[in-house]
Amino acid sequence: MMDNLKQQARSFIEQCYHELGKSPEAIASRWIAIEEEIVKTGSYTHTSEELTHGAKMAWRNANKCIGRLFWDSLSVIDARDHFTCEQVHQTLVEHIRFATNDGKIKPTITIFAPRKEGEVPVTLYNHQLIRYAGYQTEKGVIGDPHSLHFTAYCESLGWKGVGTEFDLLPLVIATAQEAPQWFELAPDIVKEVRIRHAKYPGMKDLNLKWYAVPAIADMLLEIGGIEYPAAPFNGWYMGTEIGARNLADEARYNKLAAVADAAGIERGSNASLWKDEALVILNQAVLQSFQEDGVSIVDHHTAAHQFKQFQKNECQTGRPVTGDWTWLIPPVSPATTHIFHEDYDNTIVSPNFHYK
Ligand code: HEM
Ligand SMILES: N=C(Nc1cccc(CNC[C@@H]2CCCN2)c1)c1cccs1
Repeated sequence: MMDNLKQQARSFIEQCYHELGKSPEAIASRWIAIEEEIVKTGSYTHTSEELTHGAKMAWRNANKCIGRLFWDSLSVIDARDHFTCEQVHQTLVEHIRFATNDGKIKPTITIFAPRKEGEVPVTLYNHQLIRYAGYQTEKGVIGDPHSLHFTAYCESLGWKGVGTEFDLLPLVIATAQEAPQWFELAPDIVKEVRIRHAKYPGMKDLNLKWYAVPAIADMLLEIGGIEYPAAPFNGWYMGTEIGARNLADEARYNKLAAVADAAGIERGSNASLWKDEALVILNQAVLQSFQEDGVSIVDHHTAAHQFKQFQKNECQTGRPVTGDWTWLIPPVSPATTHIFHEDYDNTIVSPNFHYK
């Protein structure tokens, strides 16, 4: 166990310090200090610099992520000394405000204290910091079906939703000392975009909207053998995530028929490709609406070009690119991107993000 941690720590420090242009002496003296700390305490503590660069490396190694070109511009918030639910709540609110940046979204990660001797200092129960509730009613599901279980859990804690299609879920936080507590998100800190289409005025009557900032709260960040179970991170959306999945999937908001009707597209036979036409219209609407409201978003063609540039940069730097083809191809027109026509090595390298 100990030796495994030593090996992970050693390879992380070697690569991290090399990338940061540190001298062999600096690497050697840092390694001695780490080895000593591991022998004494069974673990070791990252410096702020190691934590920051380690988080950037984890993003760079995220095989399912098409957005990795900007890995080195990640903003890292060190929250390793925040241990109460109230402190964590305040830090998450500040993360959302900082990352939203009035629409010019800043990719940001907040890192809470690592797991120590099996104890978890901070636990976040949300899948994403911002997400809509889902309610089972006799007339079917209201809101996001993906949120049915978590919404019921929030209600078991005493939270009460209004019951609309787009109720903001509360933050649910627990610490080593405190049982799970829920905190309502003030509506004024959550930027949202109403979905409309310049060519199809009927679209706005569907009253569709989505939140600006996607922030994953339920993945574990691993750096040099140290595990950070609470490390919420955000970027900006690729339009297809909202237009081709969240609002389109039958098991999500299931809006393609409504979009087709609003756009005056006959829903006769499959062969009319009405569903495909509605899908493109909804994705255009998402991109137009975000852009008009000054909220960062990327279309899947531009995102693929950026990923191509990422591959070139990594090749220049002499680093192999790993990737998961099944996630990297976009759900709309995948074969129009270079990604579809390439193979990717899905090896998991460290640092990285993991499911819990
Ligand atoms: C800056 C804009 C970004 C864009 C446009 C982007 C785009 C995406 C997309 C489209 C996915 C697939 C999601 C899905 O299909 O559900 C994804 C996955 C992922 N991204 Fe990025 N990303 C961005 C930034 C980031 C950042 C800042 C991080 C972490 C620091 C990150 C880490 C990941 C990880 C770990 C996954 C896989 C998630 C999973 O396994 O469920 N991404 N990204
Ligand atoms: N644009 C984003 N999208 C994204 C990234 C990672 C994970 C997810 C959520 N993926 C899970 C959903 C639900 C099933 C399939 N997709 C979304 C970002 C979220 C956080 C940083 S970037």
